[in-house]
Amino acid sequence: MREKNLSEFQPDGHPSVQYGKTGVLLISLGTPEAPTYKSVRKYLAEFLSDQRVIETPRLLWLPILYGPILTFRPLKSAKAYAKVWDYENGESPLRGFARAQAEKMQTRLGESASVAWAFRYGSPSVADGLAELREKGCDRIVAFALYPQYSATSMATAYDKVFDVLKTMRWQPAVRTAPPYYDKPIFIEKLVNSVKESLSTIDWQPEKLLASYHSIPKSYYDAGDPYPCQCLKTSRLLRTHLNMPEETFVTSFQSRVGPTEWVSPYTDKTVEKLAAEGVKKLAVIAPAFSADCLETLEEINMELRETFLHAGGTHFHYIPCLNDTPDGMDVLEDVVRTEGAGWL
Ligand SMILES: C=CC1=C(C)c2cc3[nH]c(cc4nc(cc5[nH]c(cc1n2)c(C)c5CCC(=O)O)C(CCC(=O)O)=C4C)c(C)c3C=C
Ligand SMILES: [Fe+2]
Ligand SMILES: [Fe+2]
Repeated sequence: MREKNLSEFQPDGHPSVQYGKTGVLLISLGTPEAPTYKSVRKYLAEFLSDQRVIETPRLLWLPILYGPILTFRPLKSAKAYAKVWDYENGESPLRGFARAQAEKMQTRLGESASVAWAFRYGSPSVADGLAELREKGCDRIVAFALYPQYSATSMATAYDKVFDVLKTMRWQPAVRTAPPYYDKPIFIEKLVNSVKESLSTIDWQPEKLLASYHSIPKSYYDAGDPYPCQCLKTSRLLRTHLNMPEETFVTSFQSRVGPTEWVSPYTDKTVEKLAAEGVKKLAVIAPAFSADCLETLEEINMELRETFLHAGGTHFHYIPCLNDTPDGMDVLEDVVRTEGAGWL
């Protein structure tokens, strides 16, 4: 901190203010507080009320959301969360990784910055994270939404929230927002390492490597969201850096919600097709997620595994996300140091 505070220059009674420090705010999507109907309903209500996520006009959408969706989806989702919940620590996997990533980032940055973490939906909120950094005297903040690829539905809404909070502050910090890192050499290099390391733990050779990304509604892509193109570029770089022939590497999109068309090919249909074509041994990686979560641990490593084995596959291996591993932290630190240049 350049000065402890400004009180020596302030008249008596003026609120004490800290300044002069750099902060890093790591923002993840968010997750329920418990794997229960009530908690999941609260989480989904906030998530699915976001107009960056659901672009359907509000007058049409809110009756659907507060009718069938928030009645039935929490039942299904709470059951899925219960399957992957960390009961020992009383939290979802995403929450555990979000905290660990922030703690390790703080260790890596040392005195040069204060690190806080926040969720776009749920708690700790972006407002909580910014307040924590402001109280520590941070008047320069690097906001980093932890998504390798940009989508308005993920990254833009996280930064919208940051700016919504800034609007309420009398003395705003200066803020830089980190861009996506889907094609950064260090990201590709660490993904390549993770594939090699993870495959070295099994005693069979996959015939295909499937890269499965969270999907978005196709209409958002048609309207200009670049997310699917960035996913395809991550896939191409990963495949070429693994020296894999094109026919052994497959890209697909998962986690579609509702009856509208989403960006395809869909992951579940893709693995059924691969099995029908005679593929017996499959490895799956999820390069759209900076940390393992419901969508990887349950949807891929449980549901998709079952789909593949049921359709005739014999071997299925899930390659974990980079998470808070040293390689994963190298990627996140590289982004923070690049975007915080001159501030750290
Ligand atoms: C309905 C619209 C949704 C869009 C658009 C969407 C985009 C999107 N999501 C992620 C990352 C994650 N999503 C996660 C869970 C999740 N996603 C949706 C819906 C949309 N996502 C729902 C309803 C849920 C909740 C679970 C469920 O009911 O199915 C998660 C996991 C959270 C956890 O607690 O583990 C992540 C991470 C991205 C990257 C993205 C756009 C690119
Ligand atoms: Fe999602
Ligand atoms: Fe899902």
